[in-house]
Amino acid sequence: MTSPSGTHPLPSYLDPNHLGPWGVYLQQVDRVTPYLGNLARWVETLKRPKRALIVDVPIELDNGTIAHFEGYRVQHNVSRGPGKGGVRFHQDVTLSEVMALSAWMSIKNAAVNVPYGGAKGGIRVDPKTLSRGELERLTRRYTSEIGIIIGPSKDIPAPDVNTNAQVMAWMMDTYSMNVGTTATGVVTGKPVDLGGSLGRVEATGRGVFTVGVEAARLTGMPIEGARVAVQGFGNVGGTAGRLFSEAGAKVVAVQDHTGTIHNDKGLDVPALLAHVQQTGGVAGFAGAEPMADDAFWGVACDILIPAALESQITKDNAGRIQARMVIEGANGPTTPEADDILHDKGVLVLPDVIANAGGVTVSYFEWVQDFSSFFWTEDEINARLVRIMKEAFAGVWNVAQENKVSLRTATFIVACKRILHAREMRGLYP
Ligand SMILES: NC(=O)C1=CN([C@@H]2O[C@H](COP(=O)(O)OP(=O)(O)OC[C@H]3O[C@@H](n4cnc5c(N)ncnc54)[C@H](O)[C@@H]3O)[C@@H](O)[C@H]2O)C=CC1
Ligand SMILES: O=C(O)CCC(=O)C(=O)O
Repeated sequence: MTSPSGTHPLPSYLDPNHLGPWGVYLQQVDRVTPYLGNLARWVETLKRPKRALIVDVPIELDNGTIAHFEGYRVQHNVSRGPGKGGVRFHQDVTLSEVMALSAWMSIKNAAVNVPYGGAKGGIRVDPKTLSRGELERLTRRYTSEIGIIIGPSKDIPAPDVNTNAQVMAWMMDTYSMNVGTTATGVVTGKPVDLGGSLGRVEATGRGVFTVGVEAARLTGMPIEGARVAVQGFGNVGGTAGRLFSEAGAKVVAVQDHTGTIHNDKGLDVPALLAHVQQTGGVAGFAGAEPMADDAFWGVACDILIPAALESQITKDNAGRIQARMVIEGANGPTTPEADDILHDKGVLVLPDVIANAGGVTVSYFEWVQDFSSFFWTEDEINARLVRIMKEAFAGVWNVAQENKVSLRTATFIVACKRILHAREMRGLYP
């Protein structure tokens, strides 16, 4: 594989045939390029990260030994504003994964038109093996290490898998101590008492629910009585499942890292959320039957919500999916091959880059509130979130209809044009 000029071999991680999330992202960009008109001459900008930092994160464990973890912060694109995107603590985090997640943030932020570029971070660690003290030391050391590239107007982290408001509070405090002033705007998703925003915890799930209801309305699917299956029952999946069940849908199957459960009559979602809170996962929930993990993909349902990790819907299970609609709460849950299989089966896929944009939208509200030190009510926040999600989704829906393309390609058309137009207007020379 060579560079576009044909002279320099591309590093393997920039090769579109590279397996994994970054390769998936590059294939998605290739699919949109024919729709970019003159802006296509800038498309290579999207195919490489602006900046990627790898950091060593050493901490002292409670038993006195020193452990080293690898951490990352990648800024994919900053043409439209500072980098923005979450931080993931997971044992499978790699540079290539964080690159893809940062690129999807660029697309998502442009799709809902918040004034940010795209960034993402992570540490390769299983945080469930750490004590609270070890987790705090890890977070603080990581924040100090990436402190050279983050900041309220440079790059603003937020929660992602296995990180939460407490982790954001430690990040804000560490950054603030290092710069000598309290800088609440350096991260979002903070506790409400520390400059966090009402509604941020639920925002991603609420966005998933909002676009799901819009798509159901446009396709004539009643939510009342709809059968819903959810993979991942954390921040995103748990909230989306609860909102669908409150709207009269039946959540019939849930899978997380502890197992898969099923109840044909519909799960008691508040009781399940309480069980997850107490035990750390869905396994062992009294109001359901356990089922084999792989059987989850063939469950009879109308709506499937992947809300865990990347590359879950693949060519191996896409053919078995019975849902009429897939709403991507997770980032990158569907591979391009699976996308094509779902399309051929007539399954409507609401892609991550619009469906899960509710979180970063309320992160944007949090950042604005922190700068102005004036805080909005939860009703105001939810109303603005729903308005932005509905407007962005309607725009993407129209582009899909006009160009006869999938909603994913339509979202990429809208977003890539915004990013590359900004790039073109800014010019290249320092
Ligand atoms: N937190 C946020 O605001 C946003 C999160 N997302 C995406 O949503 C997805 C979930 O994130 P959160 O809910 O925040 O994380 P979380 O840490 O709150 O929950 C993750 C869930 O995934 C499950 N899970 C992990 N490994 C699994 C496996 N191998 N099989 C089945 N389930 C598994 C966990 O058990 C847990 O229920 C991720 O892809 C994340 O990038 C997207 C936009 C915003
Ligand atoms: O709230 C944010 O800034 C980013 C959330 C995130 O990581 C995501 O949307 O994937």
